[in-house]
Amino acid sequence: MNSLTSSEAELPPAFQEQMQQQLGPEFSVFAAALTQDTPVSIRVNPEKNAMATTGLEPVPWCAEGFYLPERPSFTLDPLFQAGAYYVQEASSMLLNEALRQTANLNRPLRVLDLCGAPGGKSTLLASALSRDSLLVCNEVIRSRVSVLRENLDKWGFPNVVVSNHDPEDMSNLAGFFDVVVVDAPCSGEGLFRKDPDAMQEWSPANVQLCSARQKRILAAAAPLLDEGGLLIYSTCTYNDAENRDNLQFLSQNGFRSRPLDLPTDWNIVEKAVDNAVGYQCYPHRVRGEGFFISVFQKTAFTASVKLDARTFRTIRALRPRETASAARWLQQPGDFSFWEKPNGDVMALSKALEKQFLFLDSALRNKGFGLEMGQFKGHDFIPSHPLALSTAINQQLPGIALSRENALRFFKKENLVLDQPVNGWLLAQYNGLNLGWVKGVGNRVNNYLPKDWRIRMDIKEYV
Ligand SMILES: C[S@@+](CC[C@H](N)C(=O)[O-])C[C@H]1O[C@@H](n2cnc3c(N)ncnc32)[C@H](O)[C@@H]1O
Repeated sequence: MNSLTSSEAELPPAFQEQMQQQLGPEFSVFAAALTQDTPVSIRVNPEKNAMATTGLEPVPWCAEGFYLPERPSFTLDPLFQAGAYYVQEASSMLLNEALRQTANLNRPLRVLDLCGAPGGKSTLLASALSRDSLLVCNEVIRSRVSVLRENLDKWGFPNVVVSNHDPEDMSNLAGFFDVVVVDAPCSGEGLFRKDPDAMQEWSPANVQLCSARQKRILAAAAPLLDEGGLLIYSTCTYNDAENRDNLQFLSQNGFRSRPLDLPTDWNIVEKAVDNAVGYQCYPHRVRGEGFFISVFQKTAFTASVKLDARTFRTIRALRPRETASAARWLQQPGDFSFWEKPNGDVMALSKALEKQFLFLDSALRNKGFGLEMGQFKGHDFIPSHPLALSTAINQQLPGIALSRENALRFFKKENLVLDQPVNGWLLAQYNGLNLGWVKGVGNRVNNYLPKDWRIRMDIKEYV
């Protein structure tokens, strides 16, 4: 056995032993990599196209992924606040390549991200799918749903449903999905460098708990897929009790493994068990953290789902005058139908997906769907923050270009004072990107950023 360096000595002994067995002579290089800084990477939003990437090193397996030379303050970047990019660990962007190689991304797909918060995989999926696809993003822990919702609002893809269910409570959706992504809660061994808390929580007993929990989630996910549908299982761990055991579990329960063809110079390790194969990123082999991914195709018979719901449970269609008034806020209003919730929120639903939304409305209890547009108040329409960030917004609406200082003041929820008087609803913009709404009243503009979106940190220097 190798002698331990001081960095290795901090790793839990049982973990060291397990990794020595798994990696053999590579173990010391692996342990040394854990003492290095974590690479910083982002994935740009192709629909917002506002982030300059010239000169940045690309992430090999994701066309939209880039490494940054150092970690900036993302909170103080108006482009980050407006959804121009998502800060995502590079290895986990391998989902992009897995999808590209196994799914037909040119046709409309129904996709479920079952363990969704905070939204890294969900936003990746939103970019990879065709515009007429439907993305259901679920998170079981209620307190984590708002961050998922916020990240999806920033990303701006309109055909999203956010739900809050235990996977075992979703059996009404049996056979509905073409793709289910299970980015499972795991022992987090791959995050020891990035998140030292993950190391404190690690124990062999916790690994067993995680493995069993993952099996339960996979067992609940399996029936939700249509026959031939894809189940993508990923973790940020190296543990065989989780990764390998669950590959075996899926291949013995109505799924066939879909191998990927990954260039050898990506240095990603193929791991096979029985007839199934998964792919492991190690931090000493790739510029990224520990991540494991595997794609399966459902072979078991599945009865086809009937989309026979005819009416929404609580929302009502807008009247023609209201529809005309709501429609002017969207670039292609003809693609949407317009609805009002009992609380007065107006929403737009893609007409192409109306049957699916009807079905989801009847099948899921805790969900929010469609593009939230705002509310009628007397003769005015108060547009919503998600509308400002949506890729479906009317691009001819008036806007006001803000300096970086004013953009940050906007995100501090200050009212802005301008040289020129302005009136009415305006999109606050930075580098051509919408940040949110302001309303001009003479030389002052009232700031309509929702309170919850406000930057809380003190800003010492605005410029
Ligand atoms: C690895 S994280 C997901 C990360 C996310 N996919 C992303 O890319 O940003 C796993 C998620 O599973 C959720 N989770 C925990 N227990 C769960 C369970 N029993 N069933 C489903 N999800 C669970 C956690 O709350 C967490 O949000």
